[in-house]
Amino acid sequence: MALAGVRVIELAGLAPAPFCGMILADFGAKVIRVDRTKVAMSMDTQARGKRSVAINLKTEAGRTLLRKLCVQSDVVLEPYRKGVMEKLGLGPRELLMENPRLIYTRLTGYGQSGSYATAAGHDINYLAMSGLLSRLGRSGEKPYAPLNLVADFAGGGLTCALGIVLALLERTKSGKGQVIDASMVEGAAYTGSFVWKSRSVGLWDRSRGENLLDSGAPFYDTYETSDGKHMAVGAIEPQFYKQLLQGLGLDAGELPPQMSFDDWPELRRLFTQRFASKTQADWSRVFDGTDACVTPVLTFDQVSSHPHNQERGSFVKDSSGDESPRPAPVLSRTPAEPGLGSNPDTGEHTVEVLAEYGFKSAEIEQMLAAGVVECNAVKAKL
Ligand SMILES: CCCCCCCCCCCC[C@H](C)C(=O)SCCNC(=O)CCNC(=O)[C@H](O)C(C)(C)COP(=O)(O)OP(=O)(O)OC[C@H]1O[C@@H](n2cnc3c(N)ncnc32)[C@H](O)[C@@H]1OP(=O)(O)O
Repeated sequence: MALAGVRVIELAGLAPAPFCGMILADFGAKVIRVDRTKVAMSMDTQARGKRSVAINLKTEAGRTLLRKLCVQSDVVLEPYRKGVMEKLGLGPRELLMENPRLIYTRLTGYGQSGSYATAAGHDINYLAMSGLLSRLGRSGEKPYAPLNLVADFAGGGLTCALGIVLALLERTKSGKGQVIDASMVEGAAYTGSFVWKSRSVGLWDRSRGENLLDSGAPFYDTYETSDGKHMAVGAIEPQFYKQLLQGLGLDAGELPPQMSFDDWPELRRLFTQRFASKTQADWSRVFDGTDACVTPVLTFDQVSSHPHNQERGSFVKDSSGDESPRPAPVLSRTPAEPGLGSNPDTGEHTVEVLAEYGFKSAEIEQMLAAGVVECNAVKAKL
């Protein structure tokens, strides 16, 4: 796999950093999640392919242990509020001094500088601060955050993984590590560069929810079908729009022009009426094999059995039978091989990992006895 041989220490976080760690693990890195001790269970649902070590970083011995792990690692990924790692004596200055090849990755909402740097926040706040949230939502309604996909995951975990891969690539030339300051506000804004930069061509001149791609245009929206399901319509280009009208059984000659903004409400009314006359399966049959850019809005239950997704194997099942998306993109020679075992319990691999990093049994026993580390012995023995 592409990242085989890369060792990553991921300090346990909420959602964006775990996703970043999972991407690295999917593509072959050895990712060790550092959990807290005395935690009943992990909330990390993005733990595929990772191992867990539980360390109490509030002890001197725990901090020394983490430093030793980082000396032998390529990447450390920390998701805490600015200043937390420095307070522990585990900031970039200390860790890069001990391992100058280390890629010290900091994934936060507001970045490591600026007056909000130490403030608490979540995806919706970061999205709001990126400017993008002001553009999301239907006409006449308040801004609407599309789950926590944009800041936490696209602008956060995914962008952060890109930063790590870039730094690893650069290290092959310089031999040096560096610090990555990944701000979810900036990552989200950067993801939204198209919106920013296409203002100059008038794509967003109208109010929220009244433009081409923000549910303003009737040919770029979703429609309810007679069985209460939905179809997605993305017929932007005239030649594709023509096929949409054909599929809906509408005569282009009797309709206003596609780009007549004033007529969009009337066109939407017509499309709504038509889509409501057949089931989702009926409409899929009508539009499959055409270039009308009309697809069913699949639910999680439908998605893996759709022929296209099935043919590509786009979804995988883990050992418990739970389905999830397979890693993307697909690399031809060194594709990702997602771990299909169960997610690690907190501290499940403490002993195994510490032994692998060169700690002697007696040292490990001592740390276990002193509560510096914990091992979830029940699962570890299975
Ligand atoms: C009803 C409740 C149900 C809960 C269900 C939960 C479901 C989760 C669903 C996912 C939701 C995802 C949401 C939408 C998101 O947007 S997640 C993104 C959140 N933001 C970020 O990650 C940005 C960066 N992080 C932060 O800003 C902050 O960490 C935070 C998220 C605001 C949380 O703040 P806070 O809890 O005060 O933690 P921090 O200031 O970071 O300090 C962490 C403290 O923990 C300690 N710590 C860490 N590891 C260890 C360890 N192994 N052993 C011992 N201690 C440890 C640190 O030392 C630090 O301690 P201290 O400095 O506070 O004393």
